[in-house]
Amino acid sequence: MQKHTIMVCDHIHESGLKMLESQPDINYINAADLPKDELLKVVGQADVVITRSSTEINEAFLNAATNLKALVRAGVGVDNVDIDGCSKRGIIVMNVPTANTIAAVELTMAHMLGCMRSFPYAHNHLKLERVWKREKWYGYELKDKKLGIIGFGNIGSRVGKRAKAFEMDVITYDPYINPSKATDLGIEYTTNFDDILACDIITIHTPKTQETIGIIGKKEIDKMKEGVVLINCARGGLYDEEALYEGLKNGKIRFAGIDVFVKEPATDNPLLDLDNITVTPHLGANTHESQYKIATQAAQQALDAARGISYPNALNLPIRENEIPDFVKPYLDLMQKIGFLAAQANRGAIKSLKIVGEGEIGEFVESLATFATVGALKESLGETINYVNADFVAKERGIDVVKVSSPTAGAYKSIIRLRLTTDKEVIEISGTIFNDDVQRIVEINGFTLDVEPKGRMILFKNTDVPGVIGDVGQILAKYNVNIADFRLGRDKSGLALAVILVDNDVSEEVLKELDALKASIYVKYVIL
Ligand SMILES: NC(=O)c1ccc[n+]([C@@H]2O[C@H](COP(=O)([O-])OP(=O)(O)OC[C@H]3O[C@@H](n4cnc5c(N)ncnc54)[C@H](O)[C@@H]3O)[C@@H](O)[C@H]2O)c1
Ligand SMILES: O=C(O)CC[C@@H](O)C(=O)O
Repeated sequence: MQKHTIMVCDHIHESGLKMLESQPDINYINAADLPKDELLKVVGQADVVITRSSTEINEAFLNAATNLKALVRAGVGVDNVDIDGCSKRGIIVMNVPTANTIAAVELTMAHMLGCMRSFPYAHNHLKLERVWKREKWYGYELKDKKLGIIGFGNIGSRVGKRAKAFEMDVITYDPYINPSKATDLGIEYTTNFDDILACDIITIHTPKTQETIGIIGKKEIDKMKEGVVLINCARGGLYDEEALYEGLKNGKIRFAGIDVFVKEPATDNPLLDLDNITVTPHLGANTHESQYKIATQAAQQALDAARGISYPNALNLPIRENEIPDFVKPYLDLMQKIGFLAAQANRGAIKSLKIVGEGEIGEFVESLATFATVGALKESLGETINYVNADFVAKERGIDVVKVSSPTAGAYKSIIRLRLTTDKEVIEISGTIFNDDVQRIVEINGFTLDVEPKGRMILFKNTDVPGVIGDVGQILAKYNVNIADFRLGRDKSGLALAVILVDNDVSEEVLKELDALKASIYVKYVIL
């Protein structure tokens, strides 16, 4: 009998381990107690691994895991997994997305209540110091307080429901959902982040993405109410830890409840020195019920994958380079960039994607659509969106994906086009490949251009009057923003679209100043 090896790299509930032990066709190795450098010496034996957040699936791990075919992340967040690295090596990555939802929701409520009543401090005062001083421990009630929820997915929406049961006034910010998901629950929906910053208590439940890292920093804390309470049971770094520390230290933030840290284990984190914070060592998923569910589901997914039966909750599709004609690959890559660019330039709940392949690329419009969807949803879903689940997730979100192909492409050999429609606006971007692999955006919203889709880009639509380019240059120079490239598209009606590639980060201040120019119609900033 052919035996498959499943290695468990982190501690999971014993129910999952028992499922693996009892299989005649499975070699089961429990490596959860091995130091991580020792793990690298044995992981080469594994066909499938089960991990949690404490194992970094990075280049070193993947180089050592020479036989690996599939990886099961026993939990939701995959920010510790190099999914592209796995895809390139043909390793299928799966997660177990909803088994710990309730555990994380309830820990969030525990932190919220703990913060409002200084629960651990009152507890320690009595238990450790044997002091009975009731007048020291006046807390606050949740009732009638305004709760701001950033991210209204599986966890955020359930926190909202529970907060309503506590008679709180609840508002959510999640530009990627249909507002009725909140309003149907009697929860206010906003697209103005400042409405969240005005709340009494703020909690975050987004994935860790380029957009959400540091979504709460010093500037946001400055705008908050005196005595605000902040909760983070999602991912370390969504609240900038230095700004959080400062805010807690100077009392602007009355209390914080924190389960997750930028660097874990977080035993040296300065936040632990403060006495207006409740902290837990990443326990969001740690209930018996959830760990039982996660371990058994992860074990079943690992068994199915090892036997090649199925890959439930797969997040990627290994890119089998040899099955894709060479000329198609740069178009797929370009289409993903166009999707990412379009979603950043036109933020909001995506209603539809129209993907067009013209010329010889036309017959690959199905693949183009998958890559466009991945790019467009990467903005809201981070690393959890990939080639396997893109079509499914788009359907689940009610996004209408339309594919059109045509054998001719005008002046080009092939051209690809994306029209992305959100609840707010429509953006259309076209691109092509020159000389086999040179990617170019050739049109944005009807403006003909020639732009390399790369790095930091400012899109500046303006009335085409003398002096605009000079004004833009002056503002960027004032803020030491170096221009790497400046492309201008003009139309017959007297409008122009400038695409400015810049070498360094552009602050909101710069964007506001550009937008304040008389000629400005809009300013958008995207990073590819
Ligand atoms: N502490 C723990 O042990 C623990 C346990 C489970 C999950 N988590 C973490 O909790 C978070 C939420 O998990 P989930 O299962 O609810 O995920 P989910 O995918 O169901 O929901 C995430 C929501 O965030 C929204 N979002 C994305 N970018 C946003 C942005 N910039 N602004 C506002 N909203 C945005 C998405 O549209 C989505 O609705 C993840 O980071 C996950 O890793 C932590
Ligand atoms: O227990 C873990 O591995 C982390 C759980 C949680 O953060 C998740 O993302 O599922």
